[in-house]
Parts: sequence; C-alpha cells; structure tokens
Amino acid sequence: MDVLSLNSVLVVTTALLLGWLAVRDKLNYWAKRGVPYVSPWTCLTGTLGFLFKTQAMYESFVAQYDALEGHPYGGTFQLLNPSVMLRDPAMIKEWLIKGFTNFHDRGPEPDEKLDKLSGNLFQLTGDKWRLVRQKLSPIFSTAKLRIMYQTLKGCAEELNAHLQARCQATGETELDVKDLVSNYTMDVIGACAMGIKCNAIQDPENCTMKKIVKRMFRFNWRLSLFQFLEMANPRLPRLLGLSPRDKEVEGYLEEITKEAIRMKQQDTTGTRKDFLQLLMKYSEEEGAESANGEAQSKEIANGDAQSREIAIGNAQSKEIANGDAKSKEIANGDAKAMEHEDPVITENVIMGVIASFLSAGLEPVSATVTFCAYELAHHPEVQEKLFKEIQAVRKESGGEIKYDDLKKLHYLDQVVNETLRKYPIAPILGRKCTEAFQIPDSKLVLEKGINLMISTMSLHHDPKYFPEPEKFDPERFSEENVNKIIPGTYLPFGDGPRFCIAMRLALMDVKTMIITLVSDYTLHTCPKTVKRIEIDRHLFTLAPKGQVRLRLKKRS
Ligand code: HEM
Repeated sequence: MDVLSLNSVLVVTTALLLGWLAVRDKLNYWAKRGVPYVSPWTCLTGTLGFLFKTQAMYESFVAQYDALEGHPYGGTFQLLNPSVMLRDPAMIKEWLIKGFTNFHDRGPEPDEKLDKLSGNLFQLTGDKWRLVRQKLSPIFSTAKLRIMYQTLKGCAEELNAHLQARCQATGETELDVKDLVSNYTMDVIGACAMGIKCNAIQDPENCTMKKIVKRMFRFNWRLSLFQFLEMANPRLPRLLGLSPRDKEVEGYLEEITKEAIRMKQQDTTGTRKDFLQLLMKYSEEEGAESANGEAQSKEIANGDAQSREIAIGNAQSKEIANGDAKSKEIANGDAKAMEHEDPVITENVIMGVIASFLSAGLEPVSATVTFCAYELAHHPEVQEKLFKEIQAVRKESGGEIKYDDLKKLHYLDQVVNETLRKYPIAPILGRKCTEAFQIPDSKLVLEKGINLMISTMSLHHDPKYFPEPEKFDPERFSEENVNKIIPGTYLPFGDGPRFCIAMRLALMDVKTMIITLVSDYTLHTCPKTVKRIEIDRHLFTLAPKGQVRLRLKKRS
C-alpha cells in the first residue's frame, strides 16, 4: 500500500470513528441525563413507518406514549435528534400556557422564498406569528361569526335541497357521507375565506378548488423527503433549495388569491365580509395603525377570550381564567409590537393565511362531521335524543335555529365534544423549545431546539382519563360529568396562545351540518358501511380512508 492509500484509509477510518462517536453521543443523550426514554431504534422504526406510509403519523407517537407509561414525561428521538414526549396533564397545561415563552413555535422559521404559502399561523414563528395572530383574532369575533352563520345556513339549505332531490323517489338514499360533507364544507369555507361560490354541492366533479385544497394536508414524496431532511437537520432542506409544497397546489392557490385580490380592488362597494376582504382592509390600514392600536388590542383580548368560552363549559372554566390572562398578555405584547414599522399583512401572508384557512376549513371540519355521522348511524338512541333537542329549540325560537340558539343545544355540544374526543382531528400537538427550559422540580434543562410532542390521541384514549375509550358516549360531557374531566386530558383544539384560532367557526360549521342532517333525516348503516373506520395514513390530520357509506331516510 503506498503512502497516499494509507493516508486515505486513515482519513476515512478517523471520519467514521468521529461520526460514530457523535452518533453514539446523540443516542445516549437521554441515558446520560437519567431521563426515562424510548429506544432510538423504536423511534426510528416509527419515523420510517410514517415517512414510508406503513402507519399513520400519530401511531408512532401513541407507541411512544405507551412506552413511557408511569412517567410524566420522557425522552424520545426524531431520527437522531432528542425530543420530549409530555404525558402528565398538569404539566401539559402548565407548559402550553405559562411556559409559552419557552415553547413558542411549532417548527423552524419558514422560508418565504422556498415556500410562498408559509406566511400562515401554523408555520410562522416568533414575533411575526404574534403580530399576524393579533391581526387575525378579530376575524373570529362574535359579530363576524354572526355574519358567517348566514353563509353557513345558505350552504346547509343547498345541501338539504340536494338531499331532498336524492330522496324524492324512495324516501331514502345511500351515499358516501364523507364526500357529501366535504362538498358542503368546501362551499362554506370558499365563501367565508374568499367570498367565492365553489359550487361543490351542485357540481362536485368540476370543483377544482376542492381537489387542490384536499391535497394540502396530504403527504407526497416531496413532503416526506422534506420532513426527513428537516428532522436530520432543519437547515438541510434550505441548503438544498427544497420546498415542502406541491408546486401545482402552490401555483393554483397563488393565482386564485391574486385574482380574488384584483377583483376586490375593483369592487368599490366593499360589502363583502370574507377573510380576504378583511385581510386586505388590515393591510391597507397598517399605516394608520398606531393611532387605533389600543382599541384593536381590546378587541383581540375579547376575541381570544370569547373563543375559550365556547370550549367545554365548566371543565374549562379555569382555563378561561388563564386564557383571559394570557389573552391580555398577548394583547399587551401585540400593542408593543404594533409600534413595529414593517408591514405585517404582506401579500405572502395574505396568500399563506387564505391557503391555510381553506385547507383547515375543508379537511378537519368534514372529517369531524363524517366521524360524527358514522357514530350517529351506530347509535340511534343518541340520534333520537339529539333530534328531540333540536326540535324543542326550533319550536321555542319560531321554527328556525338562529345563531344565538346554538348555545342552547347542550346535547349537540356533548355529541360534538365526544366525537372530537374519540377522533381528535389533530392527534399530535407539537412545540419547539425556543428558550432553554428548566423542568420544574428537576435538574433537567431542556435545550433550545428540542421538540416537544403531546399525543392528544393517547390522552383521549387513555382509560385512566376516559374509561372504555372506544365507547362513543356523549354523557362524558354532560353537565354532571364534565367537571370530572381532568384539565389537560382533552385537547381537541390545542391549548395556550397557539390554540386553534378558528375554534368557534369550526364548531359552528360542524354543528350546522349535523343539525341539517339530523333534522330532516335519520342516519343508518347499510351493507356497505365499514365495520371500523380505517384512518388515512397519507394525511397529517385524522380522516377516514376511503368511503364512509351510510343510508339516509327522510323523516316523515
Ligand atoms: C373541527 C375542526 C378543527 C379542529 C379540530 C382544529 C384543531 C386545531 C388544533 C388542535 C390546532 C393546534 C393547536 C395547538 O397547537 O395548540 C389548530 C390550529 C390552528 N387552526 Fe384549527 N381546527 C379546526 C378547524 C379550523 C378551521 C376551520 C380553521 C380556519 C378557518 C383553523 C385554523 C387554524 C389555525 C390558523 C391554527 C394555527 C393557530 C396558531 O398557531 O396560532 N382550524 N387547530
């Protein structure tokens, strides 16, 4: 062997040795700190499982939660990177609410150049997130929701007319409820977000918008590769110039948003009150904002606090108190941030927000109603009780369910809460440690950059918190039982300042659809109804795979 080859062998061996030592150091990360942990190989199998779609994303986190039984939290790995799985409900509440400054973001700062739709609340980080959230909160105020309720009702009436036509001949119809519901939700969110009529109920085959928006929560090879690289090192995708977006989806949404903006700029009547119109208004107002900053801060505090009121009543009343304090904190922070001179509602933010609202308004809402309809078909007694409640409230209010009547429908609330317990649409919550965090009563300091994971699916299905978790039982949320729910175990809309900004709209949408179905039809299983709903592994969110066929019979 000549000197050159010997040198090469030595260099390669040293590099391999150093590489192995670095990997070993990472693999021993939790063991060295005396923290209970899930073996890196178990975590790797789970990660590869969802990257290659042999299991749904949430399943690997459920396995980690189970492996850490008996511990309030524990160490896990995302590829080689140490993460934390938080299990203890009290700690979950504490970290998500009071620990917010340490766990502010969901992931690394997005890159607008690589991902044109990244200016949305899910992805934004730091002060930019705070500023945009503050601007958007008033969009979901009670006054705005009242207006949106009329849009929802209009779509529900169209859906009813469609069902009436299908039932005309025999008084019943068999259909894929998932498809039916997603047509309705597309029409609703298209109207609320952009003021456009998508016509998905009338003409589903030609609704391009629905086909495109459905792809936003879907994994494809590009997104899987992006996530894999990002897990290895958050800077890697950026160095390689890789975007997580499907280019066709990005291009379509960019085009329709720009087109809608152009049309609205030409419309001088300004009568529409959709999200896009409001975003454009906020964008125009930015220059004059410092003058009315204070007033708007109050509106934000109200918006966020109001959102919490609708959450599960008494069980969350303590949370409301926390929420109010937190909302004020956000508002204060935001008031300070308003002095910021850079525009916040830029064209990229408008595009990102609209795209994210369209996707969140379609898939999570339609999945919730689909799961609910499936359960109702299997529980005729629940359906009947619901029907009677709706009828009573309708009679009391002169034949029509108005916006203010929704809060009188207590049993409907229980049914929706139980649906979201059994089928948490966002089965995992994630945060990034943005500032080193000393775990209370422990010597352990979580380093900046570590991911924090919460398995909502596991908490909602833990028999310690919800006995017989597979049973669909709306009584868990009855007035007498709801107080027994341990805070931090029921998180369908997340918690802390990053909880779902559109929770009230989502609940109103889901409830309006269920009212429409139950008021005029009875829901039944049929020979083609699946015995157990299989979950689609290709989505981030929880949604049924394939069709969910049910029989609808017109009530006499
Ligand atoms: C039943 C339907 C829905 C469910 C179950 C749901 C659930 C959630 C959950 C669990 C989160 C994460 C909260 C956290 O990390 O603490 C979230 C965030 C979010 N949701 Fe929803 N959501 C629904 C519908 C909607 C709709 C209709 C929209 C918009 C029109 C929407 C917009 C958002 C946004 C923008 C965020 C990010 C908030 C932030 O980081 O500041 N969601 N949602």
